[in-house]
Amino acid sequence: MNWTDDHARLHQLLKARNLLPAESRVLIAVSGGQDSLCLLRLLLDLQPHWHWSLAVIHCDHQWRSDSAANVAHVRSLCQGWAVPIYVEVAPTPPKGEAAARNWRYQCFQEIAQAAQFDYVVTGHTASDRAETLIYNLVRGSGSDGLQSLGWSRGLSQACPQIQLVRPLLRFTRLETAEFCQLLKLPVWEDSTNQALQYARNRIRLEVLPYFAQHLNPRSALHLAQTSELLSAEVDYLESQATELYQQAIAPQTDQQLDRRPLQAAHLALQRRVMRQFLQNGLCRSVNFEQIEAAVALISAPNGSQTSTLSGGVCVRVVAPFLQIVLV
Ligand SMILES: Nc1ncnc2c1ncn2[C@@H]1O[C@H](COP(=O)(O)OP(=O)(O)OP(=O)(O)O)[C@@H](O)[C@H]1O
Repeated sequence: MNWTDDHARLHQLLKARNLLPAESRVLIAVSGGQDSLCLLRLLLDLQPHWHWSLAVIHCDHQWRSDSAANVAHVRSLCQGWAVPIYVEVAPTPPKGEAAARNWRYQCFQEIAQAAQFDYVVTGHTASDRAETLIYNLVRGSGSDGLQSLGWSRGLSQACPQIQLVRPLLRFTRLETAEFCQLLKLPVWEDSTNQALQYARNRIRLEVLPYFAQHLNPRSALHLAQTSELLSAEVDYLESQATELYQQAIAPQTDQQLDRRPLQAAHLALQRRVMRQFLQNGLCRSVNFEQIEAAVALISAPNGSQTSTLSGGVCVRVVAPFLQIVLV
């Protein structure tokens, strides 16, 4: 076997983070693309050290005319590498990326449950993390939208005991490509990956390469690290905000908030508490301007109010409270 630096890196990382404990049953999601193929080869090579039971799942969305050939390609690869494979075929092609993702994760869950896998792993890389960060930044999400793609989480609410793990988050797409080249792995080229009309593909094919070439060759890794740091910070801030919200919200109603505990709090917490207050009180998501307007009321004179929010209500100072009232 060809033991590379990448094998050593992943081995160390799995140990340090205890991502896939020895002897676990691990289901590897393989599209056939470079990232998941790299992941599959690495895990097969590390298997003798960890004694995992490994299997592959491949989902055929029936989107492209060559999707059956893609299935055959992954199937024959798995046969050659002596790893069991589950193939799921969509009864009707999912409409759009989000529907495809939902169906895919549903398949992961069904197979993992039925065949008693402890872990489902995907080939998401640092480049995916960087892309998600840029995508969410330009769409205007706050820091919460910037922290997606963590190392592991429960696969779904229905199946929290099965963990979804992303072991390749320290590898860039360039590195998985080099690994596949070095080991001559037969990567399946997905024709839709080249389609520039998809925003994510544009970031992948134009923005990140531009950053790497003109700003910093390690930019994808740095963006991914920022995303990881944000992830922990958002978790922490949100838990602090929830505590403060619980102190300030009136018992029995979610329409009235005591301003006093908020007045000494940091602006970062004030914003988060106010978002919780508005979202719970109005039962819908709120935007940056609405949160800012409500935050300004924390120290405003009695009787001040925001402009009318959708639903014909506003937030008004009825000292010492903030109240959601009909206009
Ligand atoms: N058709 C598929 N069958 C099995 N696994 C897949 C398939 N497509 C994607 N995956 C898994 O998901 C990982 C990420 O793939 P990709 O970046 O295309 O998906 P995404 O839609 O951007 O991410 P997400 O799955 O989080 O929504 C792949 O490395 C692979 O592990």
